[in-house]
Amino acid sequence: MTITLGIPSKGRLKDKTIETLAGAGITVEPAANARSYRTSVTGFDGLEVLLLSASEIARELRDGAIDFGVTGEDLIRESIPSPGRAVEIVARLGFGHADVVVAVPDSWVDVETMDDLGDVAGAFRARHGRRLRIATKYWRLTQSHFTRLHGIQSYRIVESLGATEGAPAAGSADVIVDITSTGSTLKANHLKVLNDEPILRSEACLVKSKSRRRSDAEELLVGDFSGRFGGMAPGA
Ligand SMILES: Nc1ncnc2c1ncn2[C@@H]1O[C@H](COP(=O)(O)OP(=O)(O)OP(=O)(O)O)[C@@H](O)[C@H]1O
Ligand SMILES: O=P(O)(O)OC[C@H]1O[C@H](OP(=O)(O)OP(=O)(O)O)[C@H](O)[C@@H]1O
Repeated sequence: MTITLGIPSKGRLKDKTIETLAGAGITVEPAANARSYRTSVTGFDGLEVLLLSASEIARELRDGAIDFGVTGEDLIRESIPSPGRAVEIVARLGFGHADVVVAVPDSWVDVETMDDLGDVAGAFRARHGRRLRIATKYWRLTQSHFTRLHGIQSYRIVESLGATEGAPAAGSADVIVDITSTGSTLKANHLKVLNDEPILRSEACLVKSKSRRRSDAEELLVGDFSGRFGGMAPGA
């Protein structure tokens, strides 16, 4: 009988995830070969570790294909329609910090808040003959922030899968929603973050799937595994 944990196979969360597991007494061995997505683990009997990309981990948790995963909260909230129903954040891990923010061109001197941006969005069509365009890969977070939280209805999301910060200068969007940590990419692209709270303050989290069907014995293992991370700050 085993339970499964998905960890990032690459990227900025990988090394710290392995360190965090080591801190909980769980050693992840390097994969047998670079293309393998399974690896062996010592320090927790019955735990199987799968190496996946950060965004795949969020989807696998949603679908109940793995019991636990380590990934960014931004990817959890973006990939899962009702996160509270499908998953539980067991612990916030204290690395991979980044904010999902709304940024506008520096030259928009009258726009400092979402209220200001709402005014711009409302007048945009009359002034420019089209709706305000927002470049992002965070569709769900953007819609929820603009429409549900701030009541802004008039905008269009332009999907961006890379170099989002370049979209306003390239003329493919007016403003952006993206992740930032040091702020240097925004600065280099002459964009400024609005003064309101960010859409999300994200960090790496240990997340449990609630969608996965488990036997009683597996539930016990799941409880033991969560308990190893009990000292860390839990999430919503
Ligand atoms: N400066 C940053 N830029 C982008 N993501 C960051 C940054 N700092 C932390 N993160 C977090 O890292 C996670 C994405 O990691 P990374 O970009 O390494 O993944 P990836 O391997 O490219 O994943 P995928 O292929 O699934 O997109 C996100 O949860 C994000 O919040
Ligand atoms: O605020 P900063 O410290 O400048 O970081 C933010 C930037 O870093 C990431 O891009 P990255 O170039 O790492 O590539 P990625 O989009 O493939 O992750 C992210 O998409 C932002 O563009």
